[in-house]
Amino acid sequence: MLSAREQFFAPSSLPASALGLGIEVVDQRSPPVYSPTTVPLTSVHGWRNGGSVFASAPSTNGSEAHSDQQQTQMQPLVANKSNGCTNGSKEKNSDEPFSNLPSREPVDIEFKELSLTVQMGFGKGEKEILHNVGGKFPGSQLIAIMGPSGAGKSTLLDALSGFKTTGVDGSILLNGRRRDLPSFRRMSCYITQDDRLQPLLTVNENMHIAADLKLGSNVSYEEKEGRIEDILLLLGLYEHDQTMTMRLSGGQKKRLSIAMELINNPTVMFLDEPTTGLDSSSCTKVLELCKKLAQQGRTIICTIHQPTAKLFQIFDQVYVLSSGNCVYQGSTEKLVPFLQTVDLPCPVYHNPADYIIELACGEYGNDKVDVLKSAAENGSSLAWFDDPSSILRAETLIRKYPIPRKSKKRSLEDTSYINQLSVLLHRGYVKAKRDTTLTHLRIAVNVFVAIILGSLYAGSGREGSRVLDNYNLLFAILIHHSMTTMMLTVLTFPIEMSILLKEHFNRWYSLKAYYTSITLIDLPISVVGCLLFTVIIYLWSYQPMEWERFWMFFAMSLLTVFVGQSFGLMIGAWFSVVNGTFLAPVLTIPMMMFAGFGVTLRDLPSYLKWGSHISYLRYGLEGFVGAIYGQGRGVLDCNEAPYCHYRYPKKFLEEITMRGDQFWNDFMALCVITIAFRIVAFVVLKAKINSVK
Ligand SMILES: Nc1ncnc2c1ncn2[C@@H]1O[C@H](COP(=O)(O)OP(=O)(O)OP(=O)(O)O)[C@@H](O)[C@H]1O
Repeated sequence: MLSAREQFFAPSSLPASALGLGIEVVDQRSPPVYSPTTVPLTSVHGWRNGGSVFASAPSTNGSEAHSDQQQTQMQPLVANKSNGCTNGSKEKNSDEPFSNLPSREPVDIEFKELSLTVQMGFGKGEKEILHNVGGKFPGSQLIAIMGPSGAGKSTLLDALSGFKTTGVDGSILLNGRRRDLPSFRRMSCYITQDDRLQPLLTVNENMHIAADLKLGSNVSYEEKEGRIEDILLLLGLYEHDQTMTMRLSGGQKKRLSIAMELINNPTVMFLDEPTTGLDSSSCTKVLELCKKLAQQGRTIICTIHQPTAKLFQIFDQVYVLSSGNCVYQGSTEKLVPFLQTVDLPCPVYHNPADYIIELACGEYGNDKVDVLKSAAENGSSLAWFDDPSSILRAETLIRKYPIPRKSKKRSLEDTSYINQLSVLLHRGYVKAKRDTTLTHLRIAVNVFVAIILGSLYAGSGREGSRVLDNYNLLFAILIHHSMTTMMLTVLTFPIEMSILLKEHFNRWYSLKAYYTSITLIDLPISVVGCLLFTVIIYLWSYQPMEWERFWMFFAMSLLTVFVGQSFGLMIGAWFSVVNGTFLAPVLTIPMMMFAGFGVTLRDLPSYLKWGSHISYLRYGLEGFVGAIYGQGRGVLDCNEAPYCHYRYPKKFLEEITMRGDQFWNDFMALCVITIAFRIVAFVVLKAKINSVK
């Protein structure tokens, strides 16, 4: 028996067997859903046609009884619909799949003489990856960019989506007009091959974050909830809305990636290898979903390696690349006749998709590739489209579609900086609560190290005969604070970076908002971790029981944490995990050498004195020493040994050539270094984002 949802979405002509996990098989005979009466994106009724809001709580047992219950719940709403709550067109669409996503004006993408050149590195010259290819991707179609590995599929997708702009030559037209990249980016989205999702958030939370970032506070909570519900139902994810993203299957993750981008209803969707890593049934579901979205007026362009005959059929059009040249462009059905015309007939029982890839690989000789390239006119020929006469030329398209209104907004993001920041802070808070490494482990490590050091150096703070021990303890604390946070950031930030690149490109938020959020969200964790550590170690090692010194000690610890973290951010943003893990400790070693610990600042060779001015560990150590032995500290106890060399703290300070009254200078120096590192890390991040282009 079909569930209420399945019944609701199933077109009347569709056999029950064609349904799977909430994604319906397309009825190829049904007319396209796209209607020119575009429903405004901001209209609650426009988005939710009333039909899909029947969804009840996620199914837990999937029993028939439950389905019956759903059906009963659905009835009043369906009745509501006919009571005149929705307009006629919505009623007309109510039993068509995806009708509750507002339709959009289709966008024809055309590119001419497109080439893309990359720099190979210093002194190695450049390499042309795409060689003057042309092509036309009409609106409302699902288009596959196919080709052997290394043919340039992803590169073409990057160039068309605007993900890559450096080294791109040629023209890209949208509905006949030259592409205006900011406007294009406002109407398109890019779904990467690897699912860059927040693993610690549930499906529902991820969707809400996407909705809050893309729709802002002008759209009511109810409307956002409605859109989310509808999209999740349509993509077969409703039953998993409380599942943590990291626990989703590959196909579900892919669908969630699509769902999150559908929130603001893009007209053009680029998907890089959406079927990679999925089993055949999930591949079919994902592509059928794409097909439906295309039928609503969206232009959906996917790269795909080598589709099976079944998957190949789903596409409306294919664009085949071979070493950066186009060897076929046209409908899937016309591929076989095309091969026949160029005297390369597809063998019987051979999947045409496999055969064209074999040809493109040069398996039958490179001369065949040239034959195909010239027959396809390197992508300029429209002869193999389904109905070439219906393909509108640029001039017609210009006349048909008015000049798009130019947005007055300078920023690409849909919502304000304040909204982005508050949503990102909320997301960061939820992640931090669940993150066992960055939060729980970090606090646990602080407590653990404090206990170890405390038991090693118990009582060393008040004893004159153990001043050197205490000095070692201060240095160990300094290294703990700077290294743990630095390495944690170096190891975890590159993962965040890949999510940042995708979300930032899809205009979820600005880099400024992201950066401010990661700076602020970490503050409470750093403060709590540091405070716990300081309380344990300060008391256990019997440092002077004066509030002023305690807070000075805590301030130094916290600043060292901030510097270490900012340094880690700089390295993490610049380098990969492997390089960063190697470089971060290596770069810390000179900082230690110049800290004045092993070699006192007096004994540093004059030509290396500059090092002590840039070493943040020097300011940290001097600050700790100032907090504990400076500020006119009196005579130390001498209970554990008959002779106390450093009974008078002044003597110790003289010997290590540190002055006890430098605390505020050190404090200021660490503040300046933290800010400087943060600014550099921001600039590096910005450069990194730009370098991807
Ligand atoms: N930045 C770059 N520097 C040098 N070569 C590059 C660069 N980017 C891409 N290439 C090369 O361009 C060619 C096309 O790469 P692209 O990633 O577009 O191929 P693809 O068809 O998507 O391959 P696959 O299916 O294996 O992902 C490859 O030979 C690749 O090595």
